[in-house]
Amino acid sequence: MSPPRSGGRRRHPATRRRALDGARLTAYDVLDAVTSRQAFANLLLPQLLRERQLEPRDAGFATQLAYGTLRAQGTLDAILTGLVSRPLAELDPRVLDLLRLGAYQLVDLRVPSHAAVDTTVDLTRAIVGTGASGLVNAVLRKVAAGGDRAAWLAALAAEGDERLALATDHPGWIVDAWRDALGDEAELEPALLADDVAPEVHLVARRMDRAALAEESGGQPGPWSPYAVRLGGGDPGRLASVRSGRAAVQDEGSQLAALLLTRAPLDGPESAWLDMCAGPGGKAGLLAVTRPGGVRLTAADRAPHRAELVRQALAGEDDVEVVAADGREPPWQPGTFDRVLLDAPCTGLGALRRRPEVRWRRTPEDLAPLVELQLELLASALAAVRPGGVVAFVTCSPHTEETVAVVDVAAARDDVEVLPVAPLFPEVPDMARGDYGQLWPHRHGTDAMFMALLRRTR
Ligand SMILES: C[S@@+](CC[C@H](N)C(=O)[O-])C[C@H]1O[C@@H](n2cnc3c(N)ncnc32)[C@H](O)[C@@H]1O
Repeated sequence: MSPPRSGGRRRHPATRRRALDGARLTAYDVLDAVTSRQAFANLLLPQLLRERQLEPRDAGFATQLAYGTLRAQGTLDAILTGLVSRPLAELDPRVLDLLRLGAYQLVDLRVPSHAAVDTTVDLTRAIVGTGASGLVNAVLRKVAAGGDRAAWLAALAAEGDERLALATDHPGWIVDAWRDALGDEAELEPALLADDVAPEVHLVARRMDRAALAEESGGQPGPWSPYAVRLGGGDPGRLASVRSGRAAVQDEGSQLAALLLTRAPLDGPESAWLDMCAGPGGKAGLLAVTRPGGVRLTAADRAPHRAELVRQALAGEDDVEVVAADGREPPWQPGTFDRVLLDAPCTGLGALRRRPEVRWRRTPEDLAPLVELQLELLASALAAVRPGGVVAFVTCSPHTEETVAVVDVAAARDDVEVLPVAPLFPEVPDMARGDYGQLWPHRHGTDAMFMALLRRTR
């Protein structure tokens, strides 16, 4: 019997993986974790990059590959469907992810076809086996022959909303939701395209001067929040002020949502604020440093581990209390608070730029249970506030059902009055959505945050 050959086919899988392109392997591992165990790319990828200590250039490429492939999944699958003889759902999920990874490089990044095809075939051989590599090779060669995204979109001959969905990497139901929320057809495509790119990193200067944070980070002051700094690039985790907690990463829209609560006009003195769904503590962190002296901040979250993150975000702040509690069955007495922030659990459709797989994971069926929860939490927030006090209702989604429709229900009560949001932000253009507020990536460079302000009249 001849001894095992030392060639690639007989090597142990771990040995084979070591010989592979680090950026592409890391991107594949993210895709596989998203597919096989519902991982979140924005949590997993930074962890893998740290563990594997990729060079900055490779780390950047791995990020582009993983996020880009996840965002483009709808278009890539539409292309692959015509090239594979079986339904894609019947393929080995690892093979499908490898095909998507290769196709993304060919169609969107225009990586030379020999590099994109050969590296993906190598990955396939190492991860799945030689049998699958033939299929991957054959299919990717056809993808390469079809040209770039524009050529493929023309070949797919999609029209109307189907074309818009493919061209902007959104499922059709999200295209519908954005059209409805924007109310302006001319803005729809630019809005969806702005939602299809990686966002800038925004910092919040919590316990330090914003100018000092801009200098330390090399960033620019944000245009809307007086606490915001926008970073051109680089890892915010390297900044001493972020590591010490004097500054943090927070989208500028999220900062405005917290500031909304602080800016609402209030009758009478105040001593107690509540952040009812506070985890992981982004907005609570800003509320803690912007509240007037003598105001106690209570921050709650139903999930104990999220409440723990709030505790960490508020470490070192005086006169704060963090509780793990369900806002619908609260430990506090009715009418306890002067101001309540309800940053409600939602579909997260306004933050798709930073969670690339969420657009394909969410479905319209997710809305009904969330809306029910939002209505209950809003009723509870209004019960928690004293007469004359205010409730800010916020979601990181523009979907009408979980924004305007929810607040409209509460606004119809005879003890509730709507306070217009936009006049409280005279520096922010085009944010009025009726009396409510709506931020957009294409208009404001922020997540698509929705905000409303309600006052208990009695
Ligand atoms: C949109 S996130 C809040 C983000 C947070 N305000 C921030 O700025 O970091 C919604 C939070 O609501 C919490 N949550 C969900 N249902 C809840 C409930 N019934 N009562 C209290 N918190 C709840 C979730 O655990 C989640 O942390």
